[in-house]
Amino acid sequence: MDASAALSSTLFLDRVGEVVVSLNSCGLSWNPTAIDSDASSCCRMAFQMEVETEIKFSNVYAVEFTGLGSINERSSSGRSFLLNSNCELYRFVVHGFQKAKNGPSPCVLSAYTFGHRDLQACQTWVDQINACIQMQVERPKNLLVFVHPRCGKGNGLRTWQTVAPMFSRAKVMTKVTVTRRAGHAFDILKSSTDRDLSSFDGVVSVGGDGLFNEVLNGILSSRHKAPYPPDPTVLNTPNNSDELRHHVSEETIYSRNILNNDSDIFSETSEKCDDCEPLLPALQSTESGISKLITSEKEPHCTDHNSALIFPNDWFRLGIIPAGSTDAIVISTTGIRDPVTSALHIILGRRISLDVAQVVRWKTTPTSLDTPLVHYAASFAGYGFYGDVVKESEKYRWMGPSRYDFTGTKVFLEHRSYEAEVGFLAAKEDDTIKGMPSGMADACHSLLPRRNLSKEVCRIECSICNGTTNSSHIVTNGGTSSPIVHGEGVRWLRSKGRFLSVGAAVISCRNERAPDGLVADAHLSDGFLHLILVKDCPRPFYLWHLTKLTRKGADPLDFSFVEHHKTNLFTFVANHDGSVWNLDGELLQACQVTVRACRGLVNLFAAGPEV
Ligand SMILES: Nc1ncnc2c1ncn2[C@@H]1O[C@H](COP(=O)(O)OP(=O)(O)OP(=O)(O)O)[C@@H](O)[C@H]1O
Repeated sequence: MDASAALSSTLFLDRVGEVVVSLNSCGLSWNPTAIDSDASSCCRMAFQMEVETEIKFSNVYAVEFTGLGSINERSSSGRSFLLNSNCELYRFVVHGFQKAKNGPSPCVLSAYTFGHRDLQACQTWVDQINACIQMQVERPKNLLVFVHPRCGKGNGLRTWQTVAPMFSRAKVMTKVTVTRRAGHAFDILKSSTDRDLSSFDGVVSVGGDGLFNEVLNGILSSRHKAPYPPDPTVLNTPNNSDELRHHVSEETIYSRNILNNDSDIFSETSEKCDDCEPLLPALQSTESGISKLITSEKEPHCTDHNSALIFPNDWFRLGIIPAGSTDAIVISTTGIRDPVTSALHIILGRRISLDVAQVVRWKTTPTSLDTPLVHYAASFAGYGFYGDVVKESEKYRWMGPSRYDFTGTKVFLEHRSYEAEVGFLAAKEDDTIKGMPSGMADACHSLLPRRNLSKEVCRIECSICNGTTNSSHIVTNGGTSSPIVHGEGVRWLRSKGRFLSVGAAVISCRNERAPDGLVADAHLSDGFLHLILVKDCPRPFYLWHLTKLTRKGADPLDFSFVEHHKTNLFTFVANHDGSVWNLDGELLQACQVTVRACRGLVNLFAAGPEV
């Protein structure tokens, strides 16, 4: 039978009574037979106001046959629901959800139990509804699930037990691993063969941002086939064309394409001004690489479950069911921190693409001889204050999530700043570029708020992330997607000095403490990082900046001691190992890194932020 063919018959609806149920391509609707035949339109309206009378298939996540049992009827006289339980019928349950139309709100589960005397009739309804919901092909069938039992307040397992029945009802198979230690999920994913992983439609983490970061790294570490971006010495050293030639990779070619759009390539923002022009001729010598790059753009992503699993990948998605201390990734990608809502996004097969920051560590300490190490971050990469808070908080894990308040205060009072040099590609017209190094000689008045920018916030079906507004990208070989600014021109800028923190937000990083996040107008998939440089400043001003983070509508970046740059590539060099990097809450000791945005590198089971 055609799945979308209309079907109509008389059934019993639990707590209502006999109803005429109709099915069409959009969903199910029903009306009581009593009201249909003899009630006034007034009576019908009253009924419709009291009782739901339809559900769309997009709001149905499962249908289940539940066998013989009783169905309760509604009192024929009163408006209240009297449960006159009585007859035994064959029953099926349509599981759906309801959601407030506006604003971020959790999904509330609903269930409609229908009954019929005839088993076959009941089975036909179940098959028909199932066929309709299966037509939504993006729904996953098989998922790998990692549960962090000790995340947040130790609720990881309970959170999974709350939502697990939803997956069974929806006939989504789950292979569940309860992690036994940090790194457990990473090890499993990294050592899994592509063939093993390809038998799943995605990986779900039940935990906080830290577990998700582990999953992300476990999946990407051997499957994101991209050459390293250039190291800081290459990008920051002028007149160094030989070195540049040596280091040129497909990824730097994309930089060349950016640079070719503008003759005014590099400008200097620090106290010292160098002429960096030799980068251009060096990169021009790589024509063969470019053609390879452009060819690979047309190659399809992996959709065959038996072939190599490479990223970006249209079909394989990651999911998060929030149970952690902060859950910034879930809040920034769905607008709400609710395990049931996130489980529904996964079951219904929602999809958004997500930028990922690739962090290459060149040096752990100034004197170490390292081989480059690659890490990935989905939400944030930060040094200084952000690294120190996480490092310190490890000692107070027993305090639970409140350890961040305690260590945040402690680190704030210590007021440590770090000498460093940051270099970055910046869009020429980027009006967020501000606060160029003014040094500590700044008069106090220049520390005051000074910008008034209109912000285009990322939402569901965001035109910027979908590429219909303002931004575009090219795909490099190996299926690597990289951001690029077309036609706008880009400069290589540098900022050198003492920083309280250096941070790069991939997404807004909204959380319950910071309702607008660190960067309210960051987008999930525009190919940019928001580089936030907080220069050394008097403690009260830093406190003012931190306080603004906690207030909705306040702009925490609106200070002259805060530089905010939209970029897709930056480098960081410190000649000390005073602080550490914080990548999605995970620690990385590094004094030399290159960080770049990989546009849409992974897909997430989510619909985008409701704000
Ligand atoms: N079973 C486990 N025991 C201890 N640590 C684990 C376990 N499973 C995962 N981890 C690690 O715990 C860290 C924190 O995980 P997660 O972010 O999910 O929870 P959280 O409560 O939000 O913690 P945090 O706020 O510190 O990030 C991560 O580094 C993760 O790798």
